[in-house]
Amino acid sequence: MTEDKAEETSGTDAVTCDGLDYSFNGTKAVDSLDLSVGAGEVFGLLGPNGAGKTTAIRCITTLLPVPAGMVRVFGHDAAKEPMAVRRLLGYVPQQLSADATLTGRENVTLFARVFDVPRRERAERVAQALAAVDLTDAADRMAKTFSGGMIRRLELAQALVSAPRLLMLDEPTIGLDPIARTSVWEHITAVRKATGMTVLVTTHYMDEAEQYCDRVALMHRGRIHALGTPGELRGDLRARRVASGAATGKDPLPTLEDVFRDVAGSGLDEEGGDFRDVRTTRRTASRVG
Ligand SMILES: Nc1ncnc2c1ncn2[C@@H]1O[C@H](COP(=O)(O)OP(=O)(O)OP(=O)(O)O)[C@@H](O)[C@H]1O
Repeated sequence: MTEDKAEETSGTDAVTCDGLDYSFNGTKAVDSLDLSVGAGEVFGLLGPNGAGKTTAIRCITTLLPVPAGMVRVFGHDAAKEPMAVRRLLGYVPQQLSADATLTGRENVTLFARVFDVPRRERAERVAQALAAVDLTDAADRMAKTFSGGMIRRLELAQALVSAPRLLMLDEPTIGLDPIARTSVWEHITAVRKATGMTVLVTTHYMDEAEQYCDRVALMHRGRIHALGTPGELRGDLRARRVASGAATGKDPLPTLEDVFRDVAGSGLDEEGGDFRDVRTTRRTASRVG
C-alpha cells in the first residue's frame, strides 16, 4: 500500500451506496440500494443469478455510469471523481482477465503499467503481488499452462499490484474445486490482514460467505433483503422461528441459505434460484488452454 492512499482512505467508509438505481432498457437491475461497507471489512454481496450483484459492483467500479450522489468510494463520488475512485480500486471481474499467451509475470506487469505503478517500482511490486498469491515459482510460465485456481490467483495478483484500498471480487471462486476455493480465500485473507484493505465480494457460496465475510447483504431482484453478520442473520431467523412456534431454542441455528429462503420468499423457487443450482461455471483453465 502506498502511504498517500492510506492517508486518503482513513476515517471514511470504503463504499457508500445511497439509493443506487440501475436499469437496462427500462428493467431495474439494482433498485434503491442502500449500502455502507466499512474500511477494512470483508463484505459479501450474496444472491442468486440475476439478483443485481454484478451490476451493483460495476456501478461502484465506475464501469457503469450513475448520477452524482449515489455511489461513494472512500468519500469520492463515482460520478464526479471517477479517476479518484479507480485509483483506489482493484477489480477482479467474473470474466477472464488474464492473457493465456503471456506469462504470469507479464500479465501482472501489464496491469502494473495500466495502473500507473511507477516504472522504478514496477518489477518489485509485480514480484510482491505474485508472491502474495504463491505464484513466484510459476511466474515465468505461460498462463495457459496454469490450473483454474492458479489463474484465479494470477487475476488476484493483477488486481493487487496497484495496492488497492478496496478489492472488488465478482464470484472469485466460481467453478473451482474445494481445495482451490480455499486457497483463493486464504490468499485474499492474508493480503487483507497484511494491508488492511477492504474486500467487497459477490458469491453464490453461502459457506464461503459464512466463513470469510465479516458482514453480508442478501440481495434479490435488485434489492437488499437482509444485512448483518452471518451469525446475526442466522440468530435472528431462529428467534423469529421460536417466537412463531416453528422452532424451539434447542433447534440448531438455521443456515444462511435458510435465511435467504426466508427473506426472499417463494421468489427463489419460481426462478429455480436455489444457490446450489444456479452456479454458472466460470470457464477458467480450459478457456485459456
Ligand atoms: N448488459 C445487460 N443488458 C441487459 N440486461 C442486463 C445486462 N446485464 C445484466 N442485465 C440484467 O440485470 C439483472 C441483474 O443482473 P446481474 O448480472 O447484475 O445479476 P447478478 O446478481 O450479478 O447475477 P449473476 O450471478 O448471474 O452475475 C438481470 O435481470 C440481468 O438479466
